Amino acid sequence: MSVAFPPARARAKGHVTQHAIQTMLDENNHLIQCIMDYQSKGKSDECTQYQQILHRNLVYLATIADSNQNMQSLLPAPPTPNMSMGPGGMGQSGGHAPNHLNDAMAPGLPPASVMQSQMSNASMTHQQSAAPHYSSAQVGGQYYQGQPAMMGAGAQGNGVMPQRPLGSYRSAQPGHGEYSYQQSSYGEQGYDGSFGDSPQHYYEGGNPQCSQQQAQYQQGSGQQQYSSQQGYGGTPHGGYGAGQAGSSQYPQYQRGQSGQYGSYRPSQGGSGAPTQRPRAYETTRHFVDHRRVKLQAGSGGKGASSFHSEPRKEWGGPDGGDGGDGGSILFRANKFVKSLAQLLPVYRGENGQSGGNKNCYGKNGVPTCISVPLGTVVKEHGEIVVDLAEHGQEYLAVFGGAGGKGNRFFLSNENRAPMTATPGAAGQERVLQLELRTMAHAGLVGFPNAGKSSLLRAISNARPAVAAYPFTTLNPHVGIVNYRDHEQIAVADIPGLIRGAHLNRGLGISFLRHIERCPFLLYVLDLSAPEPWTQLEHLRYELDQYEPGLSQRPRAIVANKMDLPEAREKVETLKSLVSERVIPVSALTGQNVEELILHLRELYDGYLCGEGKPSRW
Ligand SMILES: Nc1nc2c(ncn2[C@@H]2O[C@H](COP(=O)(O)OP(=O)(O)OP(=O)(O)O)[C@@H](O)[C@H]2O)c(=O)[nH]1
Ligand SMILES: [Mg+2]
Repeated sequence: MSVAFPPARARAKGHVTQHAIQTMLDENNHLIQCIMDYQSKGKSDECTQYQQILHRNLVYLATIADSNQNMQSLLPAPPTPNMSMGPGGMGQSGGHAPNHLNDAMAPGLPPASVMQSQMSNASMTHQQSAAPHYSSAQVGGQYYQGQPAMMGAGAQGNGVMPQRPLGSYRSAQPGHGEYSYQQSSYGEQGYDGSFGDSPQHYYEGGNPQCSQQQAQYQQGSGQQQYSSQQGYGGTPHGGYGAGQAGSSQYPQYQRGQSGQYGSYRPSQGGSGAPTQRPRAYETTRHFVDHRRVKLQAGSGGKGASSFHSEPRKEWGGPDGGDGGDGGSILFRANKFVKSLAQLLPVYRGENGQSGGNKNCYGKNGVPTCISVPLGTVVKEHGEIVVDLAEHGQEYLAVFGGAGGKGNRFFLSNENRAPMTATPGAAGQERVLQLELRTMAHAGLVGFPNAGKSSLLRAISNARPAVAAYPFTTLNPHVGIVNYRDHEQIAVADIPGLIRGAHLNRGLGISFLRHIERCPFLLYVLDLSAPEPWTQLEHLRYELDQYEPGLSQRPRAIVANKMDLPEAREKVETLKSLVSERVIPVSALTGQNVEELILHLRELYDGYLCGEGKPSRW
């Protein structure tokens, strides 16, 4: 089968053209056929990989459709009846393509229908094989649960993808191209747990599940209460999409590593289309902040049973050596590792070698060292076992089995010719949960669209995505505020919270673990919202639901969007209603940001003096 991809450059950020969309539609068709093909051959691994690629493409297409009011003009011309299905030449000859796939490619259908059909196909192919491929049926179920809803919305009406009622897609964010799944958006991050470098932030947009949630949230705009500048409009129990279980939404992406798509290579020459591998796929990485790993330490090698033998020495005695010890497995905190994405679900330690004759001892298994980011908490059965918060800190999780004894060991005065040799002991086995808790000094907490990311951009060198729609930020970002005396304060921007987040509305509160270690909080309020102080109440409530007392950490209230006239009217009311310090700023214009930076330093100095230090830092 021949699969052709556009050159990497053509898919880079920039203009969304008809050609780009058509190319992606073609590519999706190829992917669907590949998936069908591999399903029929029972190659589940390849299926999973292709499904992930397809899923990303679909999320991307949905996002473009969603953000372009003028979608019809972007869509490619309807295919003619004789249209070939793309450079791979699958078209009607695709023997494995099912009927619905052919429907999707049916001549005469507008391309929007093709997009939607692809989505339906993808949804189906995802669902077909989700359970066997992912680590638990529950995880698979959760992940795919929302898919048909999203796709269903796309299939309504006149065949155009659902429109987000907001402006153009991330237009205010030149650093993040429209191809949010591409290398530019997933690039390595500079967050350093020691806060040594200034431009530090986690990477953006890498979580397809969150993207799915976002799309799910944003579709069905009829019930939505968000608008571009209003922030949260206050419907607590409707329109936020089905809640997703925060704690287990990532494991299915453990394959998001470079080089995983090795088999996604054209196997035949095909129609002479370009055959290079899509680089964007190879370099994709996801932000993963929790993982479940099974560790099996190496077994000890068995002892040997042998007797010395040489000419003219008839009774040389036993000379069987001991087996080597099995390799242990340990975790080591490494400040250069940024997420748990590179962790495997299962680790097996190296076995010790067996002993040999002539008193040769077996070699010990080499210990396996797993590098994890700073701030990784290791848990077993929900209990915290260790908190790896310092660079180089190690935790020996499982011990390798002891090597067996050779028969030389059993030599005694009573038994001059022991035949006994023992096998090595089995290595220890454990299942551990790893959780990453971002380490920052201050946490930005606010409703979606409150301007948290804009604020982080204004006070630090971090460059999280900013856009006029809710849940732009899907992963935590950390930025560093530098002071003249070289002091550095780390500020974490976490995804927006909404009312009911503790019930998993919106993106849930799973991201709150990232501010658990923050000694102080900055509540960011959108003062252009009708009643910004209610946002504050809701935020406090959600924080306390996550961890009682969390909302009471040393804090300040950042009244954002002060450049808007409606905001200026409300700031005095806000000040009269709350006891905390209110800092009016405009992240957009930079107005009064200095006061915020100075107050941040005051909070930090107070923290250094020991005030309000969280229990776990
Ligand atoms: N007028 C005005 N607009 C702002 C200001 N700060 C942010 N915005 C706009 O508000 C919108 C949302 O900003 P973001 O920084 O993405 O908001 P966020 O809180 O990070 O949103 P999520 O990531 O979705 O939680 C964008 O369109 C910004 O341009 C401000 O001070 N004044
Ligand atoms: Mg944001």
